Amino acid sequence: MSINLRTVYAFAREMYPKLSTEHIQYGTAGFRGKAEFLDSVMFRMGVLATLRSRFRSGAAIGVMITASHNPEPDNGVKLVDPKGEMLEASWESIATDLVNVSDQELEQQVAKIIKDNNIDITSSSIVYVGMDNRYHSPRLLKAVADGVIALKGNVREYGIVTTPMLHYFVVSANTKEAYGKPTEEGYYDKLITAFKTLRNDQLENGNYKNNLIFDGANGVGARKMLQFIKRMQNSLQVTVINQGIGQGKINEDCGADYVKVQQRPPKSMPEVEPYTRCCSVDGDADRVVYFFSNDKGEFQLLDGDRIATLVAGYLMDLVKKCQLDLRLGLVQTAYANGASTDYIVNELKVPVSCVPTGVKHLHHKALEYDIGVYFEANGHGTVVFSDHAKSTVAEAAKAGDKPDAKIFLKIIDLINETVGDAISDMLLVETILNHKGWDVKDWISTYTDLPNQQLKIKVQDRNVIATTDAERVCVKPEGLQIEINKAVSNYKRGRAFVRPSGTEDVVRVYAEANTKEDTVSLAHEIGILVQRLAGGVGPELVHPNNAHL
Ligand SMILES: CC(=O)N[C@H]1[C@@H](OP(=O)(O)O)O[C@H](CO)[C@@H](O)[C@@H]1O
Ligand SMILES: [Mg+2]
Repeated sequence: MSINLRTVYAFAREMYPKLSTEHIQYGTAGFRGKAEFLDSVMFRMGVLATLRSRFRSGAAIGVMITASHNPEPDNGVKLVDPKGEMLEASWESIATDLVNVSDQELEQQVAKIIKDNNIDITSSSIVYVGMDNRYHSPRLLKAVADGVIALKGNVREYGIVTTPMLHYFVVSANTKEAYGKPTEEGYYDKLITAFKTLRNDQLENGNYKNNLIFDGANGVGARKMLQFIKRMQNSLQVTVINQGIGQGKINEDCGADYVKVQQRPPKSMPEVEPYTRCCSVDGDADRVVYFFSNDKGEFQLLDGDRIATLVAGYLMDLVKKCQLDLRLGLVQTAYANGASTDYIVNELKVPVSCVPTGVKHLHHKALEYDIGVYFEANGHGTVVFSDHAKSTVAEAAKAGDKPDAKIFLKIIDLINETVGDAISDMLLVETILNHKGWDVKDWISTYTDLPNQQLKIKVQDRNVIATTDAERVCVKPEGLQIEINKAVSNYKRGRAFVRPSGTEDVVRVYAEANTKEDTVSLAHEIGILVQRLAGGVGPELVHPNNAHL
């Protein structure tokens, strides 16, 4: 096979010219932006994924086209490495350089990547591509595929799938199907078989009722949930709202991000009994949060921290019941509610660590344990099991004298270890609640969340903010952290931090304190500090209590 790098330039010039000179960066979860400017980025990511596949001796590399929880006009792209992990950090800068060079420099830049990484450009490669259901995704998918074709690589298009499905396909293919079949049916089969076995025909138990409202965020998660429902029969009664049919826009007033950040139910909620279990997933279905209304009609959130504690507590019990010698740990970010961390340390007595935002950081840390549970507060997370943990559980199940080991084995099967998977996580939560005989009241009574609030502050250049200590301390601009400390010290159980978003052009403010009023005031104070000391643009923040003035 002979490959002429001129072809890459020719494709780029003719079909995917670079329309913007604005510098863009491979962020928390790949490249994100307005869809109309992304064709050239997508084409180049097709090129890069092919190079990466050749670099990794022909292993399948995934390319997912989605802007996750962002609004409908946005799109984005993230690359999936052979083991299902996010693209290796050292290649993120290669990706950033590749999308920022001009069309004229492209050929030379590709040649540089090949040379620097000693890639055999004639070796075999395969790129798996999936997309969410944004209307511009098919156009962008073609651009990725053309990037692969320009280097004479192989491409397999999966069409509309969730992000975790694509991760699953990549891992299944690269493990010669030990993980499952790399097809949509293979994915349903793996999860549904495990779920039904764990249900064991006991659909209701104690306070647990077998019905759930599922907010699909008008995204791909809704479509796939409908497929699950068809195949699961009655093992779980699910009503899907915000299905993405008709007027509803992806993530608009619905979905996991809206429900978590706004702390209110999504639109299109039907009238339901108090304490009915509801969950929301985001636009590409890699995160999930639960919620319900109590008998006073108040909204109650069960976020990623809740899911993490539920799952870690349950797995810890299984480890103990099966008398296994396995190390279990939990990984969180600074956004984790302080009350959840206290509960993990004091009640569950599970080791907990805090890492920077972004699943790649959590996943990486979780791999240090035999059983690593990781969740972002927004509901993005999963559990990873070491090979040692898997073989230990499998042996115990085979021995036959510990019935819980059989359950444990199926639980491992139900979990999509490759990345946070909203549907797999939801099925896991349902299984645990069912086994415990719990309803949402039982679940939420484990600990009381501290009131918390997030703000987004527009600044001229969000990169003037630099942080350390898993983003909990701000080291730039100078003086900001001192002011934050001063503000926080005035609030009982106060905690706050600021960091630049890796997916939006904003600085995020997080605050928590003992009461709702204090939390709102603290968040407001910190927001003002960011505006004043980090180059805020637009009018000064108004305290919500004065909003009517
Ligand atoms: C506070 C928050 O929810 N941040 C989200 C958001 O990242 P930012 O870097 O904060 O924009 O998007 C990421 C990708 O989906 C997700 O991993 C992360 O948790
Ligand atoms: Mg997402």
